[in-house]
Amino acid sequence: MKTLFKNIKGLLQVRQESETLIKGKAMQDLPIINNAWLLVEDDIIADFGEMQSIPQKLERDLTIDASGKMMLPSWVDSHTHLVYAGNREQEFVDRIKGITYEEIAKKGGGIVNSAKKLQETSEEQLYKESLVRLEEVIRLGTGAIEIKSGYGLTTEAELKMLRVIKRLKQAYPISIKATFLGAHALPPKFKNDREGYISHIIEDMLPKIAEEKLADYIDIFCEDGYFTIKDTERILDAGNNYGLQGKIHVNQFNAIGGIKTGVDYNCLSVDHLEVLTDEDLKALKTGTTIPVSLPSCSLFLSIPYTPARKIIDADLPLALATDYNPGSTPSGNMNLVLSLACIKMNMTPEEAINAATVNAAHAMGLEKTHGSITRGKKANLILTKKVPSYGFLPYAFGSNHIDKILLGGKTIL
Ligand SMILES: N=CN[C@@H](CCC(=O)O)C(=O)O
Ligand SMILES: [Zn+2]
Repeated sequence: MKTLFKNIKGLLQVRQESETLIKGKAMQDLPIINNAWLLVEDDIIADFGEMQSIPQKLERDLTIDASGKMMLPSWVDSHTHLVYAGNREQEFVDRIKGITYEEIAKKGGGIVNSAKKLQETSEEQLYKESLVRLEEVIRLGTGAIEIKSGYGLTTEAELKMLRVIKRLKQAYPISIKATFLGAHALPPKFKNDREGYISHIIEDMLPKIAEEKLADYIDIFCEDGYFTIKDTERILDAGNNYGLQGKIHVNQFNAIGGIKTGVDYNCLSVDHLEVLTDEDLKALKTGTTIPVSLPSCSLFLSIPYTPARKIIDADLPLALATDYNPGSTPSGNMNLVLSLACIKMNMTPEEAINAATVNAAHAMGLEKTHGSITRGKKANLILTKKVPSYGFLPYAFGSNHIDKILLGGKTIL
């Protein structure tokens, strides 16, 4: 099946080859072809160019006129917890009334609250609740997504979450990577035995997860009151033994050295970074670990935003993701993330789009197939409604600018 899109007002993020990470000043550059055509063949971007040089005889089954519309690669969301049970609306109201996220967690709410709900939910029910959210983010333009476990906190419940992620992978055309986050919080049973819980993760959970090949990456919440640097090292070492690279939660509330650990262990990404010291920045400069910012978490929890300018101005790359989860970010909307990055983190539209496409694809190991308009890459595409410019996408926040979604070359919307 060949589909031709013609008269595209702007074809964004056009790269000749799979790009390396985009860093520093280069993030200002968003390659675009104005008045373009693009040919999708089966599930692949086959060819594209300027309308004035469109081949005379271009074989196709379908032609779509995209006059006035922009086309760009689908968003890549490299950090989510989309599989969860129920919600935490009550904690939302508690926070409105003045109780902090940390206080709620200390009282047995937070992650442990979600874990209790999930343990009591059947795999079938969990699958049904999760697919609603997955379908929603697909409609919002996400074409690749990482999903973590971490609301199970028992072997059985962690396996249940990862099996649900596997079922979603099989059932939907969106590209999915799974991350094992057993070390998300201490379950009540191990309240006074953090090391015992880490051993449980390493000795009981990990071998089973590896045997069923349920995870692509490993994660830990490295934070005061959750897991220490030493725990992080143990988890990352154990993950490495099973070939699982780290993508870790660090510096959400405190800088305890997790970024340096992540870089030293060659993690693929270090995520959150709402708090960032000069030492953290220096550590990032010594390796290839990708910093990932989650601005809708900052919005929802009223905590600082990742200092994006500091990171980009230090000639580093930055990726953006949603962190979709029931406690700190009940939203999987990458369009909102884009707007927040511009409005709250002083990123330009070009930087934000690079961070949500090419760099985000790197942050989930999909840079060869996703994140840019490149011949041979997967035809996961967004066609916008008629808009005056690409800057209008983050500028006119809260509106839905999407006309069509393509996943694997097929029109989904
Ligand atoms: N910080 C750790 N984990 C999630 C939130 C977990 C929750 O509150 O349920 C996050 O990335 O924000
Ligand atoms: Zn998270």
